[in-house]
Formats: sequence, structure tokens, C-alpha cells
Amino acid sequence: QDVEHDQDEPLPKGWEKRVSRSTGQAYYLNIYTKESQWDRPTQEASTKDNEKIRCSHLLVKHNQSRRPSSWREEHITRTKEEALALIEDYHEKISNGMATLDELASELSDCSSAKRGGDLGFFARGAMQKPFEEAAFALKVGELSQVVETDSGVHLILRTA
Ligand SMILES: Cn1nc(-c2ccccc2)cc1C(=O)N[C@H](Cc1nc2ccccc2[nH]1)C(=O)O
Repeated sequence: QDVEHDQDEPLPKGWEKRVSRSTGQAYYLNIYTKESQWDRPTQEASTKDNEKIRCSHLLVKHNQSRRPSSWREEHITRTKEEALALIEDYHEKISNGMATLDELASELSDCSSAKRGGDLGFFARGAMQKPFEEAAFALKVGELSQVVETDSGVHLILRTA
């Protein structure tokens, strides 16, 4: 029977529709717990305390960073003030649509995730330095953070899932 009309309905919060590579059949992924199911969900996805989110980030290191070196620069000598001025400029460019975070991160991030446009993949609480985690888990999907400081340097975070 035609259930298509249901298929157009938006999925409850926290679910994403996927297609099984082996069978081509649609299934549903709980983006928090990473559990999947064949049946179309009717309720919001459950978020256990091991909820996972996905973020990309742009990191600018400085001479007080835990590891003042990166793929871009073997010896990072810029001051924290200089790093803050740079990251503020990037924040403005992304916020007014002049650039995207992944474009800037690919070229300018001092994190090795730059190779993937700053994508850190999915992570749960406990995986990243606390200031980063708190800021990341406070973001809605699609939201860009303000400047976040960690022992690694200064970051912009974009929550992508
Ligand atoms: C947490 N993480 N994931 C990657 C990563 C992910 C995907 C592909 C390649 C590298 C690199 C890192 C990492 O810690 N990189 C550090 C810099 C850094 N410090 C961080 C603190 C919090 C979140 C991300 C951070 N990245 C480095 O390169 O010196």
C-alpha cells in the first residue's frame, strides 16, 4: 500500500534515515546512541548519557599551547593575543557567509583534523578537553560556537550532527 505520504513526514528528533548497503533497504539511525532499527521511529531518539555528537573545528595554536607545533608550522610562535585576533577574524568570515568552517579549517587549522575539513567525527562526553566538550554539547546541530579556549589553543566549533 502507499505509505509514501508517511515517508515525507519529518523524522522525530534525533533520527536519521540511512540505506543499507547490502540490502538497499532503508533503516533508521539514532544519532545519539548510534543504534539502528528497521522500523520507522515514531518517537524522539533516546539520548543516554553516552550521547554522541559530531563536530568540526578550526584550531589556532599559540606559544602557550600544550603542543605548539602542527602540520602547518613546526614551531608555533604566535602569541595567544595574535591567535585570538586570527580566530575572531575567522569567526566573522564564517558568520557572515564569506567562508565555511571546513574551507578555513582545511587551510588554517593547527589540528591534524584539518585534513578532513576539521571533522572530528562522533564523540561522547569524556573524549575531549572539558572546555571544548561543554561548548560542543551546548551547540545545536548546525550552530557555530563562539571562541573556545583549551590547552591546545583557541577553537571555533561547528556542530554537524
Ligand atoms: C581530537 N583530535 N582528533 C584529531 C583528528 C580527527 C580526525 C582526523 C585526524 C585527526 C586530532 C585531534 C587532536 O587532538 N589534535 C591536536 C589538537 C587538538 N586539540 C584539541 C582539543 C579538543 C578538540 C580537538 C582538538 N584538537 C593536535 O593535532 O595537536
